[in-house]
Amino acid sequence: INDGLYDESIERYSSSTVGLLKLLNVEQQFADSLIRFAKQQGKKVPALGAYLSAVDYKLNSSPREKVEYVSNPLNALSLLRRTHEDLPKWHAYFKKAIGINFESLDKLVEKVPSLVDLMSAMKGIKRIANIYDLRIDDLAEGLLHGKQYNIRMTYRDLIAMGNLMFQQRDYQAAAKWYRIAYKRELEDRYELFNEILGNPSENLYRQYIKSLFVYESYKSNPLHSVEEALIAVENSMADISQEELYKLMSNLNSPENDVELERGLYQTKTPASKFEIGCRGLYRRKPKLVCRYKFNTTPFLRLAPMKFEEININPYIGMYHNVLYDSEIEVLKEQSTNMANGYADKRNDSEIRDTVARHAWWTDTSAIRERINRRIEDMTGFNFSKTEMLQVANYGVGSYFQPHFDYTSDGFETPDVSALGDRLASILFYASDVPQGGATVFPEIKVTVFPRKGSSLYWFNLFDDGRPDIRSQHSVCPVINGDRWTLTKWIHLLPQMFIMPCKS
Ligand SMILES: O=C(O)CCC(=O)C(=O)O
Ligand SMILES: [Fe+2]
Repeated sequence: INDGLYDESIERYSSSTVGLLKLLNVEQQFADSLIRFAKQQGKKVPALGAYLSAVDYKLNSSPREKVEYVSNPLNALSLLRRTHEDLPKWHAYFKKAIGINFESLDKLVEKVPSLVDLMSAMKGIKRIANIYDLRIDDLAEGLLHGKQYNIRMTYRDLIAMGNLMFQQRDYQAAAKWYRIAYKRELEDRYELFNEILGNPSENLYRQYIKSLFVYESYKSNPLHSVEEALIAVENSMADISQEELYKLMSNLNSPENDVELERGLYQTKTPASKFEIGCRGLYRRKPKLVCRYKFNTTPFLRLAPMKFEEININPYIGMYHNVLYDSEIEVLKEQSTNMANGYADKRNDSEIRDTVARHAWWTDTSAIRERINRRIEDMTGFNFSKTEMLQVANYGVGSYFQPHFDYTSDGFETPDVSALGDRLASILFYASDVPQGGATVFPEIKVTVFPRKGSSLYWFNLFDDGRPDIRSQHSVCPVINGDRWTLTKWIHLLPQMFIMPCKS
């Protein structure tokens, strides 16, 4: 498919924290340029203070603080929306107000995220809400899966979420976002912002009422299609006056009506899937699993035994602890700057494919990479040829990986697989802790593993005789809050021929 939407060369900031940090940098450079200009000229740049307060501009924030900032999906969404929607408007405003050509600002505006990128982030938020069963009014207040963050979604962010849900024909979700936005507006009014950025309230009332009516009419008469309901509502609202609209709104917002509305909007629940239950960490614990030191796979382990934890017995899944060091992780990140966007495998042409994460093959030979390869041999006792590579991945806003198999009958082929046979086993190193979400889940066998920096998960995709084992199906839960890094090595079948003879 090559229609631009999937173009690898188009920046998708939302698909990784690496990308989000680039975007934060664009915004900060924009602010820095304005501040520098004001200093040079020794004059006041009008509305500069307002701009800085709108962008969470933090002078001299450390690299760690920046990662923490973009690791939170609400911040990331806000950053994407601000730079996509607002930054070009601020740019136009400052250009006019300052009255000169300002080349460095022009360059930065070219780097703002695409609509597709912003939509990916919004879908990521929706995914987080659905998979973890979060309430939208909690999200809006920065309460994520039981953890309260010092973040509040802004009026414009809330409206943008409502608009996307409306566009996606999820009128229930749209009404929830609009309802919160409407309440938020009652608290704050930014006259200056409205002047520069446009006033989104005008549309909000109409959209909120439409979403509510479509949802209600569809709920009370499920035989109607949503399209029919929308057409009916649009017709009945076509020539409603501004005054009537305000009256409707204040009516809806009366305390007793609002309570009723809230109940109606939040009452329906779809049962959780196996995958969702796993992501929420609700599978039952497996009995009789042990931890031990492993010192017999290779002679080296006799000198330096490794901490090993059983995760599942049949099929066998194990986890090694403290097998990737912080210094190695630093090198790994440094050498993975050219990461490509990965897409969820929905091949419906008309739909925008979700980005899942960014990944790169770690091809540069370096002492560290070889050391990790040797460690994998020590851990597993398997044989590697030189051509096999390591894959690095970094996740973004609500990034996830749908349930899939690592063996090739799942519909892909890599050069390694043609040369070396199918992927017998997978070894996954967690190169970061993930404070919330981002578990690896095996839905068929009800196993959830939460990432732990420096640990490595190890499982088989095939039976001893090379047949695929469907119990190896696995997925990555959406990251709620965090900067998820992994390193994966696939162990191919053919080189193991003499190490793992078939049981007859
Ligand atoms: O990162 C994970 O938890 C699993 C990644 C994965 O399944 C894959 O890359 O094939
Ligand atoms: Fe996988």
